[in-house]
Amino acid sequence: MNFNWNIQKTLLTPQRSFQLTLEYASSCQSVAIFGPSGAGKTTLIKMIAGLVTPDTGFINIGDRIFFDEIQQINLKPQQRNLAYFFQAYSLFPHLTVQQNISFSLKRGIFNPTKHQFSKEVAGLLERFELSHLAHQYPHELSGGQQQRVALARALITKPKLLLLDEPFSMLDYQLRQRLRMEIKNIQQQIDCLLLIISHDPEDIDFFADEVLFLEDGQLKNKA
Ligand SMILES: Nc1ncnc2c1ncn2[C@@H]1O[C@H](COP(=O)(O)OP(=O)(O)OP(=O)(O)O)[C@@H](O)[C@H]1O
Repeated sequence: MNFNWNIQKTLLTPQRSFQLTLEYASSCQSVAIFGPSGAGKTTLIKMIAGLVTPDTGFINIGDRIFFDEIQQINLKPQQRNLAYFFQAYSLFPHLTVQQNISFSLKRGIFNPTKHQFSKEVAGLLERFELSHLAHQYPHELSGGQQQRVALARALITKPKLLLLDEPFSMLDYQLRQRLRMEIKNIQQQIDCLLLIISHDPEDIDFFADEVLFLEDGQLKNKA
């Protein structure tokens, strides 16, 4: 199974509690999740990313156990070999576009220098139509350009799982279409699984082998 989880989580605030009960197993490569606002989509993706810990259950992705309450396994986000691209992405303001994308390659050692160019970074800059902006800083970019830099940064590490939460929300129609194609090509090249949350039916049609509908913390149906 590529995707296999059975998890429960209760989110508590002083005013109310929200309960998620989620079960899914599939051998497909790409899954899309859609559902109304507040249904629990982002919480599910955060549990897969390791940013929120389920109360009970297990999460297996590919051939790896990410979380298992009984076996007391809970891999740290950085051990999960995934890239998580979400709505409130943030670029490093003091690094150029090229340095932002290279950053994860050099994690923990030094920031890449301004003129250090790897072949992979150059390739991603080109694919995401950012080559001409390589030496600009985030505050010099439009929202859509920043979004593309964040996507390139997510893919540079060749993750085994790509989590996309409304990835194209700031892009115009033409650019959305081109970037979908680029992401799909990269996905095939690096052979990674993909899970996407989107309200855009075109994203779902384009990417998903299977579609999950999430409502009020429950996976309601499967198409
Ligand atoms: N840290 C938290 N503590 C308590 N409740 C939370 C917490 N995070 C989210 N919730 C609640 O859990 C529910 C699910 O939130 P979540 O962000 O997963 O929904 P969503 O489906 O991603 O929504 P949207 O499409 O609007 O982004 C919401 O009712 C939200 O208020």
